[in-house]
Order: sequence, then structure tokens, then C-alpha cells
Amino acid sequence: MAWGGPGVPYARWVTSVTVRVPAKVNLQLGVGPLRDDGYHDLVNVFCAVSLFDEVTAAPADDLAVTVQAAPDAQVAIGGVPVDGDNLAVRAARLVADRLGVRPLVSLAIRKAIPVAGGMAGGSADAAAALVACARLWDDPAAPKLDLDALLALGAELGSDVPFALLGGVAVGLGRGERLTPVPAGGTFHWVFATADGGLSTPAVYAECDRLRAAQGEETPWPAESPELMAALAAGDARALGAALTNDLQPAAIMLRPSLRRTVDTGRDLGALGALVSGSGPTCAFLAADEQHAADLAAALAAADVAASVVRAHGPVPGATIL
Ligand SMILES: C[C@](O)(CO)[C@H](O)COP(=O)(O)OP(=O)(O)OC[C@H]1O[C@@H](n2ccc(N)nc2=O)[C@H](O)[C@@H]1O
Ligand SMILES: Nc1ncnc2c1ncn2[C@@H]1O[C@H](COP(=O)(O)OP(=O)(O)OP(=O)(O)O)[C@@H](O)[C@H]1O
Repeated sequence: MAWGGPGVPYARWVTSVTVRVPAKVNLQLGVGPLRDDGYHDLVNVFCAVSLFDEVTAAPADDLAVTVQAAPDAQVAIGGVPVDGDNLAVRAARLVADRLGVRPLVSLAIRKAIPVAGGMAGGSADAAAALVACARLWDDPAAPKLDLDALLALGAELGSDVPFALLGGVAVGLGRGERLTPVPAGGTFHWVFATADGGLSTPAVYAECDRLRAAQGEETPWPAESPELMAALAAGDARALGAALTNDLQPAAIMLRPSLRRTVDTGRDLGALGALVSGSGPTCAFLAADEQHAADLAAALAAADVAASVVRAHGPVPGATIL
């Protein structure tokens, strides 16, 4: 089908586009000192895991968004904005702006990623909307928005958004947006314990700064963990479990003390690694294999330390058109 020419959106020929996008877990979250711009320099080793949101974009007379929980997903969607604050809506506006078209699109979001849970659900939806709207409005014969352009737009929306486009495993430097993909030598099996109510990412970073200031020590510059990289390359779950770190964990636990019991319970039940995911409050537990993950998930659910318990594996690809 021919492109419609300047000002005529490609959407004229496309009825809808659905993009599937994964959650992330941070294998290493090394947090450097507070920068002048309010962000922290990071060594952020991301892994995309098989908990997926879906965003369907369809041409419309206006810009609109709907949000629902995915079937079988126990996601509380109450905290997700259904106006211009939704990150997917902001992404659609950004794409339209760059392509010089009007953002006439309806976005239907189906969420399986916990909201404000430290698994980058909002960022994932933003990445999905970038891909979907570019597919609707860009010229397929001569796209203006290639992957590099989408990564740059993603970084304008949030530090975690570029990774949701890439998926797999990647090291994020700067705010976490400067990505280098890292090959992984196998698939890792995870159990995630969600919590009732989210944690605010800025509040967790601020608490991290406060705790560090109270200790009175200078914040060391974070460095990539060689043990973690070797474990990833080898696909060695046991070594990976021992190498997982999250500099935000003490702050997340300070703000939500019950997380300590959740992390400890998972470790006591035999997880190879146990930590708060990103800014929390979701906790992540690494299992040896799929069967171990099933056993661990059942034991964690029985221990009653989480709102819900879900299993996922990774790495998986980033935002993908279905
Ligand atoms: C905790 C992580 O999820 C780990 O991947 C990310 O660092 C957070 O990424 P995000 O949610 O995309 O965060 P952004 O929307 O970019 O920033 C929200 C707020 O988090 C804090 N923030 C974020 C990233 C960063 N490198 N340093 C920060 O201090 C800042 O207060 C910022 O205003
Ligand atoms: N599409 C969206 N899905 C979820 N939250 C959204 C969305 N758009 C905007 N938000 C807002 O962003 C806040 C953080 O949500 P999100 O699920 O991205 O948190 P998170 O997983 O902790 O993020 P991160 O791991 O990137 O710090 C929510 O409380 C909500 O107000």
C-alpha cells in the first residue's frame, strides 16, 4: 500500500496496532551521587521478564486512553491515570509532534505489570505506545523514527523507557538511559511478590540520599559487577543469585518495613537470590529452574508475605508488534 504523502497519516490504512511489552527486574542497581539535575548516575543492569502489558493503538477522532487489567492478572489499576498524565498518552503526543501529524489515536492498555511496583510498568506502556504510534503514523517506506530515534524519544519520557524498547539484558549508564545490550547465556526463572500499594520512585531515591547523608560517608561511584557479568554470560543461576544487588533496597525497606520480611522469607524458602525490584515494593526471587520457581511461588504464597505471587522468565525481547 502506498504512503499517503505529507500530512496524510499512514493510519488511514491501518486499523489498529497491538504492541506487547515486558516488565524489568534490575539485576544490579548501583546508585551514584545525586546530580545537579535531580537524577542519579547509575550502573543499572536491566533484565526484561515475561510479565507483559499490551497497548493497542487505533486511529480515532481524538486522543483517548483506557486501562484494564489483563485477564488472569491481579493488577490494581486504580493508580493509573486515564488522562494526559498517562505515560502512553505522553508517548503518543511525542510521536505525533515529531512526525508532524495530529495525535488522533485511542490507546487501550491491558496491564499485567504491577502499578508503581518497581517493574517499570508505566515506562513499558510508554515504550509500547511509541512503537505503536510510529507504526500508525510513520512512513513505512522511509521511516523518520528508526530504533535510535525511538530510544531518544523514550529517554525524554523516563529513564526506564529506552530499556523497555530494547528488552533482553542491558547495562544502563547515565540516568539508566544510555544502554549497552549484554548477551545472556541462558534463561533465568523468577518469582515476584507484589505488594498492596506502590512506592514513589522519587521518594525512594530521596530516602536513599537521606540514609547516605545520615551515614556521613561519601557515595562511591558505582561499578559494574564482574561476578554478575560472568554469571549472566554463563547462564549460571546460582552465581547470578549471589551477585544480585540493589542500592535502593535499604531505602525501599525504610519506607515499607514489611519488605524486609518478604525478602527474608523468600531467601529462607530457598531462593538463589532475593531482593527488592528497582524502587519496589515488588520483591524478586531467583529460582534454579522452572520447577524450582513453581515450588518457590507456592511456598511464598502460602507464607502470606505478598499481595500476589507471579512467575516469569527472562530475558525476553522488548516492545514487539503482535
Ligand atoms: C528505579 C528504576 O526503575 C531502576 O531501573 C529507575 O531508575 C527509575 O526510572 P523511571 O521510573 O523511568 O524514572 P524517571 O521517570 O526518569 O525519574 C523519576 C524520578 O526518579 C529519580 N531518579 C530517576 C532515575 C535516576 N537515574 N535517578 C533518579 O534520581 C528522580 O527523582 C526522578 O525525578
Ligand atoms: N501507563 C501507566 N501505567 C502505570 N502507571 C502509570 C502509567 N502512566 C503513568 N503512570 C503513573 O506512574 C506511576 C509509576 O508507575 P509505574 O508502574 O511505572 O511504576 P514503577 O514500576 O515503580 O516504575 P519504575 O520501576 O520505572 O520506577 C504510577 O503511580 C502512575 O501514577
